[in-house]
Amino acid sequence: MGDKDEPLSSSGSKPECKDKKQAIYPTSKTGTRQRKASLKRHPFPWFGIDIGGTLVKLVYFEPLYITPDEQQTEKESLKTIRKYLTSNTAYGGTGIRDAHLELKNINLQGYVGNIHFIRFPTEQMQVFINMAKEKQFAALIDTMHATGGGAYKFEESFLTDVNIRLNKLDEMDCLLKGIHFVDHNSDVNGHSECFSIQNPLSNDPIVKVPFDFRNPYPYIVVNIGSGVSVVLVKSQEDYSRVSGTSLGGGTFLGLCCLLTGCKTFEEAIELATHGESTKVDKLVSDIYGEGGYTKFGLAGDVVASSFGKMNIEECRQNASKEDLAKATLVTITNNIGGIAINWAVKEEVERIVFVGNFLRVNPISMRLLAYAMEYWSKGAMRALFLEHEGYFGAVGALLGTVTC
Ligand SMILES: Nc1ncnc2c1ncn2[C@@H]1O[C@H](COP(=O)(O)OP(=O)(O)OP(=O)(O)O)[C@@H](O)[C@H]1O
Ligand SMILES: CC(C)(CO)[C@@H](O)C(=O)NCCC(=O)O
Repeated sequence: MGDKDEPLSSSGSKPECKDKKQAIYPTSKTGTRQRKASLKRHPFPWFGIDIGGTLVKLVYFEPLYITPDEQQTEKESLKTIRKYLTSNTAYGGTGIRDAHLELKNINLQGYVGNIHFIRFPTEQMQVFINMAKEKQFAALIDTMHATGGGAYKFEESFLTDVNIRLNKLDEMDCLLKGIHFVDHNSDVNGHSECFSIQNPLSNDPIVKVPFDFRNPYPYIVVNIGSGVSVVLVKSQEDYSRVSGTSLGGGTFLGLCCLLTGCKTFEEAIELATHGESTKVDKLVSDIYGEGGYTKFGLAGDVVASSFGKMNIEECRQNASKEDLAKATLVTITNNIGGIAINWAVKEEVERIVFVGNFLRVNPISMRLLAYAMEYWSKGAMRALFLEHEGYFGAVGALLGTVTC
């Protein structure tokens, strides 16, 4: 810390902005980006924060080039924050920067920069507030744009402890704005944000098929966080939260902790990876015999009753932690898939986008959802996924910051 920061543009040259449509400011011969003198920007640092029921998501825009004037007036504390956030991938005991998700050379309000993606558990929120107070964030910004339930819950603490006002933004608004912004801008980084999964039940590593999401309407977005929200999106302005379920990512993790003694999401997923849910669930074939219930299209390998074998002592003895974790994952995922498909059928929508941190490091659920959408719609519907899984709300809040 306290290091001598180099000018933001190391070579003095302008980082290339590949998004020609958004390149607003011309570049002079000296490489200085010229902005309209009249333009007032929100003071750096630019953050967006999504304070969810389980995880806080923080996105940070790191400007790659600022004018010499801006460099001169830039406060030391701002440089320190930038350096701290961009040169580490772990913060304190629990903060993580998902470096693989970083978006480079993004044009935001005429500034070219990198967007960084950071998360930490919501139970650490008070630690974050204490740090913001200690580092005197309020000397840099007086307002922070925040979304998620925690924007309401922690509003008072932010104001009294940190002296920063939280500008509260609706979580569904932010989610949708974030999705479209990231989808549009990820092309700049040379990959497709949106993808479907080929042969979901294959044992080979997941094959992602890029999906062009530029004209996606209407679509359904299923946000699998602690709980689950189902949002029908008819156009950029016209959307509604049509359904939800409390059986979500928080339920999976909570039940896994109870049933297996695991302590983290990563551990729960690792256990599930090595388990067999059929030792825990009662299948249609356990009830009907191998043929299944053909009259209504229920094949023998369909789950008839999740955890339905666990009333039998012998089955309980035979079920390992891994089997219990897998059954929990399958139960929660299939229930969400069922709700999603019912809404897609009801609203005659073909595209169902699954997001939220439940899908982090969780190919099992992605495959199950992809297969379920295909199977139950007889190929008419498609499950879509987005690389930035749980960060869209925070990106939406960042956009609120820069456009206010
Ligand atoms: N490192 C992690 N720690 C805890 N949960 C994780 C982690 N990684 C993934 N998850 C999963 O992601 C879920 C939280 O997802 P997400 O961050 O999208 O929701 P949230 O914003 O906290 O919740 P909500 O939107 O319901 O308020 C957890 O319930 C868990 O299933
Ligand atoms: C309460 C929210 C919206 C908070 O993000 C989320 O956790 C959720 O959608 N829960 C499900 C609530 C329900 O519809 O039963």
